Amino acid sequence: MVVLAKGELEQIALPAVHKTAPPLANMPEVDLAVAGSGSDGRAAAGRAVAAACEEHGFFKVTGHRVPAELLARVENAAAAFFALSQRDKEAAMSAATPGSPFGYASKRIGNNGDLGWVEYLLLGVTASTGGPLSVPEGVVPSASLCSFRDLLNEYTVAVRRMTCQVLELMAEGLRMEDRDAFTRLVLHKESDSMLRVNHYPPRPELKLLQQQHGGGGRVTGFGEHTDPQIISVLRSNATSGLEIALRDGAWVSVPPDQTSFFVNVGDALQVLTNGRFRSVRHRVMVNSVRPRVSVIFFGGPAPRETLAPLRQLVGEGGRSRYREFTWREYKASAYRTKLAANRLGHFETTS
Ligand SMILES: C=C1C[C@]23C[C@@]1(O)CC[C@H]2[C@@]12CC[C@H](O)[C@@](C)(C(=O)O1)[C@H]2[C@@H]3C(=O)O
Ligand SMILES: O=C(O)CCC(=O)C(=O)O
Ligand SMILES: [Fe+2]
Repeated sequence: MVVLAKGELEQIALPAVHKTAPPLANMPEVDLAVAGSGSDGRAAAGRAVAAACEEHGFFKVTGHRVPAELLARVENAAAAFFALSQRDKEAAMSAATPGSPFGYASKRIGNNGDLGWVEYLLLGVTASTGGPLSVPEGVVPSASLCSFRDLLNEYTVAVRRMTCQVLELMAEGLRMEDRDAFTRLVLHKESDSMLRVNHYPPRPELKLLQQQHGGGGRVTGFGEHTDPQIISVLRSNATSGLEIALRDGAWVSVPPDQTSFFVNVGDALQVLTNGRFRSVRHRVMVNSVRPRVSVIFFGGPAPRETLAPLRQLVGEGGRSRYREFTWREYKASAYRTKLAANRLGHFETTS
């Protein structure tokens, strides 16, 4: 249960003027089974991925071969974890390094005063500790939580593999000479990747508020933001809530699909593509009836990686829209900002 102190709900509830967002029309979709079926299928999938990243910075992935049974096990284990008492959840992750964003938390998102109707686990992912996840072994107190950790490891391995297929298609769609340019960053042994498990408990009283205020009374689960990393790959249960902002600033909802993944372009990929791919602004609204559980893999570069628009994508005589910076520098700057900030603003070059 997410428990709120007096006054906190007002900060999370959006003003009543916010209308329910209409569903995204013509959801861009890429079928990895077709992409893997030969060079024509691959080229077409690459073009579709690039078009979706340019228009929305967002698309759905089907045909991914991550077993449905693994997805169901992760969803059930996450639900079981969040059903634990507040004390057990906090104890389960209490050994996370103090001051680091990792561990269990509820309502507070980041360190800059953002609140949401959400509780979550945020875990570091690294290839250098042998396993894909760097959650310290001693953190989890019971046998069942140890198996949750193992399960998240298994999930991360499968999703990272699929993420790399998607990143290769992006490079293909951009007609890059170096098709591994993006994958290399995420597969680097020091890649700063993360896994986040979010739980948005339902708010049954919203139904009543909606009736009284005629469409108002929406509660923010996770406020609007862009993801700082290269790519985010999300899977949720069958509960709605995710919304993305279109180019014209209009918000649309993403119909849930528990059999598929959704891909977000992150800030770092917007930089690498010199703004050709769009880091998508998104948010999550709370459902009045059903809990939403989502699991997101954030693929990030190594801290010392230098990021700048790729020469091939700037073109001869073209202008680089972003100055060069390291991921460490960008992340430190991003983590000092509020959730809704335009984090790339500081790194833009002036024309
Ligand atoms: C308010 C914040 C939370 C966040 C760090 C930040 O200062 C700004 C970026 C936020 C975000 C969004 C995407 C991911 O969920 C996240 C883990 C990330 O890398 O950047 C969160 C950060 C967080 O929850 O700590
Ligand atoms: O929980 C979701 O569906 C999306 C959350 C999100 O955008 C994030 O954790 O960065
Ligand atoms: Fe996000």
